[in-house]
Amino acid sequence: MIKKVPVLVLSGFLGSGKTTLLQKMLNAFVAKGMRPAVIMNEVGDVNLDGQLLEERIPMREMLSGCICCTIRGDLGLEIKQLVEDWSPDLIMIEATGVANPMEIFDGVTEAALLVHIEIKAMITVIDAAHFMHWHQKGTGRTYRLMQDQIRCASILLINKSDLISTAELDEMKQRIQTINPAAVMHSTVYCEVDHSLIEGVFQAHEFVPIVEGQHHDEDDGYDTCDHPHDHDHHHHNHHDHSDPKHEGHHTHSYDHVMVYTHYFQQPVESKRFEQFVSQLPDRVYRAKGVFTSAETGERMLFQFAFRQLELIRINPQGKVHDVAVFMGEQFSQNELKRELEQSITY
Ligand SMILES: Nc1nc2c(ncn2[C@@H]2O[C@H](COP(=O)(O)OP(=O)(O)OP(=O)(O)O)[C@@H](O)[C@H]2O)c(=O)[nH]1
Repeated sequence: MIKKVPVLVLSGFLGSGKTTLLQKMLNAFVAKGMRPAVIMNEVGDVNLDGQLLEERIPMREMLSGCICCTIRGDLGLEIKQLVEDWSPDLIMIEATGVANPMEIFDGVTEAALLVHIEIKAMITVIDAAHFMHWHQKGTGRTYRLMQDQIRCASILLINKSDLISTAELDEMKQRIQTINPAAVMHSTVYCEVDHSLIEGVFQAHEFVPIVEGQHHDEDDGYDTCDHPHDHDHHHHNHHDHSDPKHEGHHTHSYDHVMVYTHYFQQPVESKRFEQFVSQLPDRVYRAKGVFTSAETGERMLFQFAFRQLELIRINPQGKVHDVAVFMGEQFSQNELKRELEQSITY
């Protein structure tokens, strides 16, 4: 019998901690003598997260689109290439933060027609503070997408639990359990997971999402684990690779999320940049980038996720531009560009 390569899918909203988890899991696999490979998908046209991975890990990037929709057809070929070139023991796919999880699942099952793979787990990472913010509002497409990402998971990490109170964490656990009672749930800080979780993944059967319940919140046409404005619910079966309902699907589950990419023309004063970031509108959920510090000449990687900024000194692998990517909902790209230029140019 031909051995299938196990695939783990990392899902979760923008900035929740997917790359943090990816790094930790890769280290754990390598320490066990395994050969993992990675597919990283970004909605923007730059992959900065790849800078955080060790060079020896085989990685293919899929940029400027989402594997759940616009570039879904390429996923099979990318996986096939990885398997042929590297014969990995497992493949980890980091989805974009705005990917519709059920569509990713479909994308991977389509890829299984080309290459022998099986999904072992869909791990959704939740930014506890960001989820609480939307949970308290109780509405919005971002909240619905977060719920869908929770609903379709086999393993749930309530990450960034350092940023919420114990009472909030308890409330969150209850809420999440009602959304997805079947998943295994862990609360984490910097995605620090028990090794049993990693081992358990390989003992698991092939993963098939169970999506029985639909969300009961007031709706704006966004359906459970499906794309906006499609009210045709479907139950998935991984053996049915040719569900006619899926033919020609071009879903845009992230079409409410905007991406603005800014190329820096000159070094940036870190302090002024920090101030600029602290004043970003609430609708900018996520920003990341690389710039050259005007003070020290060093290259800095910055990460901004739901109001928190992190700056890390880096030594880029290969040629990396000074660039920043901003993601969010309904913000003015022109205004952002103008403010960015005004606040960091001197
Ligand atoms: N305070 C806190 N910060 C965290 C935690 N986990 C991750 N972070 C930070 O959150 C930011 C985003 O983390 P990533 O792992 O890049 O998130 P991501 O889901 O890969 O982001 P995208 O791929 O852009 O959607 C980084 O600055 C992390 O260091 C945590 O448990 N607590």
